[in-house]
Amino acid sequence: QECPVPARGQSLTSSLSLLPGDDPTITLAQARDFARAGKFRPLGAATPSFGFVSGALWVSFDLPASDSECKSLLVIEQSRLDRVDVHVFAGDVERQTLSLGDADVFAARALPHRYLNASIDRPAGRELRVFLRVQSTSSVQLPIWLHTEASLLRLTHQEQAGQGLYFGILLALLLYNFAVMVSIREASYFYYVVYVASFGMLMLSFGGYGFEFLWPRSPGWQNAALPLSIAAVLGSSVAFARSFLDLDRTAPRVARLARLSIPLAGLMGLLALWPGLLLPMTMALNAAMVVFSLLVTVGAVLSAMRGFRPAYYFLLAWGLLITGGVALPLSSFGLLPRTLVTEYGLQFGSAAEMLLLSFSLAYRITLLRNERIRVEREARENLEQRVQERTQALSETAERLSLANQRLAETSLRDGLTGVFNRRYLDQSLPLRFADCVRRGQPIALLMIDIDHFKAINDDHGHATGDDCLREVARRLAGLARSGEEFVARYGGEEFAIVMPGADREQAMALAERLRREIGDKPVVTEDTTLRVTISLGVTCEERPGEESPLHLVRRADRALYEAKRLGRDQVCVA
Ligand SMILES: Nc1nc2c(ncn2[C@@H]2O[C@H](COP(=O)(O)OP(=O)(O)OP(=O)(O)O)[C@@H](O)[C@H]2O)c(=O)[nH]1
Repeated sequence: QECPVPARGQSLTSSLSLLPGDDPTITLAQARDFARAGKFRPLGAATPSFGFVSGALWVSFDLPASDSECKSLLVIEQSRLDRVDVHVFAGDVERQTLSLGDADVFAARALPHRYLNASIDRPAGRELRVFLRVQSTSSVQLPIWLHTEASLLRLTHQEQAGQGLYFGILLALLLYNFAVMVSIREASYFYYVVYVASFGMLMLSFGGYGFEFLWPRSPGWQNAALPLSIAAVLGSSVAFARSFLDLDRTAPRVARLARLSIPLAGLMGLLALWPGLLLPMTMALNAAMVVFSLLVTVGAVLSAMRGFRPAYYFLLAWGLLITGGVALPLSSFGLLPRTLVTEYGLQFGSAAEMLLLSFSLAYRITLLRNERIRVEREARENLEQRVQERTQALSETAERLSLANQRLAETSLRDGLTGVFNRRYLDQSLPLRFADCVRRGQPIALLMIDIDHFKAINDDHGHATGDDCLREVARRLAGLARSGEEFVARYGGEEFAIVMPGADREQAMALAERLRREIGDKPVVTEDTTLRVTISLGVTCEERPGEESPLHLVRRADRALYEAKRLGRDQVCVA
């Protein structure tokens, strides 16, 4: 028969007393002596929380006498204590010795429940004294209650449904994102999937559901699962943050730390499996959780400050998780009201976080894809523009080049001193013009011009003045001989030639005479002096070209020029 309790059970918290210190060598007999000597101290009303305990705690409480013989279910509303030895005394007689804790297989519990529990026989009319010796590698809390089977199940059946929902959400997110991961093979998805899986494992192991439903026969795994899953959560969350937030680009220093912390987390997880290192490594992993959270937060803030949009969502999700994570501690310190949301803050926070991260992953992929499309388009446009620019530049260069060539060709055909055509041009052009005239049946005339007594000018006034004189004469010749296809060339020294395609003898004579006067009538003004210069001209014309060669033409004109010189210069002779 079960001893009656209130509908939601009866808390023993206020009647607990504790032997100060955690000396693991204290025996039951010694503990009882300490109790008789009044060394146990009452714990007060709040749920006793001891953090990590390296030795063993001794706790004691009294059970009042019951009216009739009955059984009470002693429940520690905790699932993660390694070993709790329970000694029940009636006076000096030890009536019952029990052992609870997840160092034993799950089936050893009186009631198959994730909370540690054992059944205590209570004789009628006798007060009982209970001593508990508590040892654990995880942090110790002792919310001790008396329950009946019904009250315990009533207390937790709603919670079970809530937890079922929670793990259902995690499983759905896990499977969905696993499928996406397989199809798009993006690193972020992989880390996310590992993160969700290890977070789920952490919650299963921490809440005792894993031990209750998944590995009831493996107390060893129940012990190892917690540090291992914490290590996996740490490693995968940092790896996820690094990949999702593109930390290598947005916050390179944080990325460097992140790269270091992943193997570090793994190492701590593995070391926890080493006999005797479970407790220190679990403590180290708990501390690492704070440090890693800070690291990820700093990375996310830096990434957001760099304008990386997915970082905002990440920060929001991360904030939800952290808020959820601190809600329970804050509410146990009375800083937040104790409600369903604060009680299960970590569950609410982490489910919201993972849901939001799952959306963010999709959003991020879209964002990155759009970015890639934009970059590709810009690159294409850029390329097209560059090709256009290059083509334009190329055609400009080609134009410049051909202009330069033209100028070069022209320069090579011009006389450097006077600027009129040179002898080479004359030698090339005269046969062509001659042939043109032959073809058209037109006459062609040639004038040979020589400055009179030029040597004397050089001798009297110097070569510079001679050059000035040559330039001036050439300028005047070119000024008059410019109709049609006429051109002036310097034949050599102080001698010039004028080719007149299409001109007959009269026209040639007329031009020759005009030129003679143009030079002889106007003095040539140089920098140093003013000179009177005259020229002699030999004119020849082929009325029906074809019968003679252009060379002949030159010779005849030369002869005429010679004749003009002979007859006294400053005159025109025709041949
Ligand atoms: N300053 C200068 N003198 C030149 C140039 N080319 C040739 N001469 C000079 O021109 C002179 C030609 O003299 P000559 O051939 O004796 O003929 P000239 O003195 O003009 O006498 P005639 O032709 O018989 O009237 C020479 O003294 C050459 O040195 C030139 O480019 N510049």
